[in-house]
Amino acid sequence: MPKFELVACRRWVWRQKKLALASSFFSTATQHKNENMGRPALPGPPPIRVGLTESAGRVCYFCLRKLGITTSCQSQAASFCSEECQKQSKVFHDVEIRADWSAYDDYCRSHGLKYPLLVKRFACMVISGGASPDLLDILQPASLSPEVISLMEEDFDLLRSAFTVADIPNEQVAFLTKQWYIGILARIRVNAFRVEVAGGLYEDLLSSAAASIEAEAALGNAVYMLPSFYNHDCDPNAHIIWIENVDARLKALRDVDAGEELRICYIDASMDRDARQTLLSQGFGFQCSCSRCLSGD
Ligand SMILES: C[S@@+](CC[C@H](N)C(=O)[O-])C[C@H]1O[C@@H](n2cnc3c(N)ncnc32)[C@H](O)[C@@H]1O
Repeated sequence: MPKFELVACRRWVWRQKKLALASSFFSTATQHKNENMGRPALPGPPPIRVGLTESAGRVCYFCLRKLGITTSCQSQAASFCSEECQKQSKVFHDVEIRADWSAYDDYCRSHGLKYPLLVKRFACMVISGGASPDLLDILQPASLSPEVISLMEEDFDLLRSAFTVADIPNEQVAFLTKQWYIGILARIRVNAFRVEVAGGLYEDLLSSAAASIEAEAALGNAVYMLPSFYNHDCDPNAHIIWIENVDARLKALRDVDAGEELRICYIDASMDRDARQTLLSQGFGFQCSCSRCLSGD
């Protein structure tokens, strides 16, 4: 039997007015045992070992661009594709490296949480003076049930105590109240995009979009201020794609009339109406009223 090894890592990226986080990758290594049960070995193909190469899966800590073996700059366990990215990451990274994130990151990983890591990055930006605590207030928040809110208490406490233990002065973390934390998570939850950096031709990307959603192929998540205003439609006229990093492009899926609203699809549109409604309600906190849903399709 082949043996599979799973290796995963997450990295977080913040960018001016947009925040992106998380890359994950896995590799498989195959080990073939002699399964010929004492019979003479048959000539076969040469053995192939599939494993992690030095560059595989490594992405820039700032822009999520895939890293080559030689092109990266290294800084405090983070790799960057360029000096420019390293410089731009200072807005969160200089604060981030002052604290020990093991408890917070472990908690998020073990509970399958990705958005609190965006809040961490945002909090570091605010502490460093690179963002205002109310930067995301313009975005629409998801409505959260009391049960969901109570689940946020533990990660909030861990975030707060990481800054306290790191001796970040009280006045610099005064913004970091439970209410602020919950408000940011409520906004990130409904406005974050999955960054799916795909190889291949620009024209091929749309056809692979649904497949990558199904395969959970997201490289990370990001909040983009203006694109956060795109409403959802189960029969969208536009789609957001990423070619090689967190810089996104909007692609029209059909002719768009002057004055027609650009709408994207937040989920896999191939699901039936009930499944779409459930996902949008539970994941994003709204009942979809697009014309496809209203028609019962
Ligand atoms: C990412 S925001 C989109 C921009 C938002 N309409 C605004 O004004 O900021 C997502 C929110 O817009 C609303 N929304 C988007 N698409 C919708 C749809 N198809 N049906 C109902 N509400 C929708 C929901 O309130 C949802 O939580």
